[in-house]
Amino acid sequence: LTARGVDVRLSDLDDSAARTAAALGAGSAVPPADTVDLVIVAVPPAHVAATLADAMTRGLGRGYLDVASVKGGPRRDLEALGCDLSAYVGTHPMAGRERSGPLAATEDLFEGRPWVLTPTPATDTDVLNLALELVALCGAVPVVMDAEAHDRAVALVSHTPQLVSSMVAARLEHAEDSAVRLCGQGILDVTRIAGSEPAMWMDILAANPGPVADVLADLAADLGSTVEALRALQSADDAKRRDGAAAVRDVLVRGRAGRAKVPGKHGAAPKAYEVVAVLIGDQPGELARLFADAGSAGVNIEDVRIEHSTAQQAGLVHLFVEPRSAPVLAAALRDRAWSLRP
Ligand SMILES: NC(=O)C1=CN([C@@H]2O[C@H](COP(=O)(O)OP(=O)(O)OC[C@H]3O[C@@H](n4cnc5c(N)ncnc54)[C@H](O)[C@@H]3O)[C@@H](O)[C@H]2O)C=CC1
Ligand SMILES: O=C(O)C(=O)Cc1ccc(O)cc1
Repeated sequence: LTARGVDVRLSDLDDSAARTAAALGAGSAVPPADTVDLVIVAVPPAHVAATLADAMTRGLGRGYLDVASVKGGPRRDLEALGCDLSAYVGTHPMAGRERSGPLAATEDLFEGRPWVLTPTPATDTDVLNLALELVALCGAVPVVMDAEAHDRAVALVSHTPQLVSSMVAARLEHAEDSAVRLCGQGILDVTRIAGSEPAMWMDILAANPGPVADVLADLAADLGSTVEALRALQSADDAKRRDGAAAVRDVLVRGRAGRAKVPGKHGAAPKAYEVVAVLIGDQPGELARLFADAGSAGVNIEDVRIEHSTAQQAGLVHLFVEPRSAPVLAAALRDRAWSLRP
């Protein structure tokens, strides 16, 4: 926001957090002299309503919003506190990091990400417009939703996946080193968010327990039937083995269908790209050279993924390109002596 010329004033229960954010260029820790346009509350969900109510009582702003990961609870708490909801709009930027605190902040965090707004008929149009201006200034994409629908949606796409990632990663805690050494891209993908801060996620889960429990119960049913199906695969009875195989395949097929619904680049429908895999040395400038060679071949890299080898100083770079560009890119890279992998 400061980079876009907005005068930002920072305040935090922990003074050092506000000062650190100010030192990083996020704004000034000096309180504003006058009423501000918009008060943005970014505190743990359980403290959102009290913090907003306090700011409203002090008349700090023309409009008020919060960015909490859960929307129903804070709204109900505000109502219970008797606050005037016309100057408030609930919001939730769908972007985050595994780490929190000002040092984990990045200026482009919200770029291109959905930012949910949960106005009600009571919300002032001026306040909604201020919120929309904020979303635009952050380069995010506004999505208007009902608060309860939002909470069910994030239970499905964010909160339950966090728990499942943690549960898969928890299996590794006491695993033998010889097993852990075999970790590849699959487990890296599934457990990346398990590295998140437990305190932040406890705050979020405690604010959305019902919808998360509902999704987890469906998942538990799939888990239960898959365990049974795998046991059946060990049976001496042919029919049982067949049923077991059908049930395991069913979960894999349904998973593939669900995965195909995950939006692709820029939120567009997922697209089938072809992959050109290139082995590169772990040294400065290799990636830049590879991208430049793809550029000179006139090929647009749609997406990129790097698999780091645990055994050698090398990385396998997967370049995702339009199917018709794949042979062009492969030929151009071979010409320039890159080592391509099937
Ligand atoms: N980190 C993430 O990935 C995302 C977080 N959110 C939401 O943003 C909000 C903030 O989360 P983070 O920035 O990650 O947490 P954080 O822990 O980095 O920051 C929260 C800050 O709030 C301060 N604080 C706590 N109680 C306060 C109070 N009563 N008054 C004033 N300050 C208070 C803390 O000192 C801390 O500096 C939460 O509601 C979270 O659900 C939303 C989207 C993504
Ligand atoms: O879950 C995700 O998709 C993330 O990228 C991380 C995240 C965590 C908390 C939020 O409120 C929003 C996003």
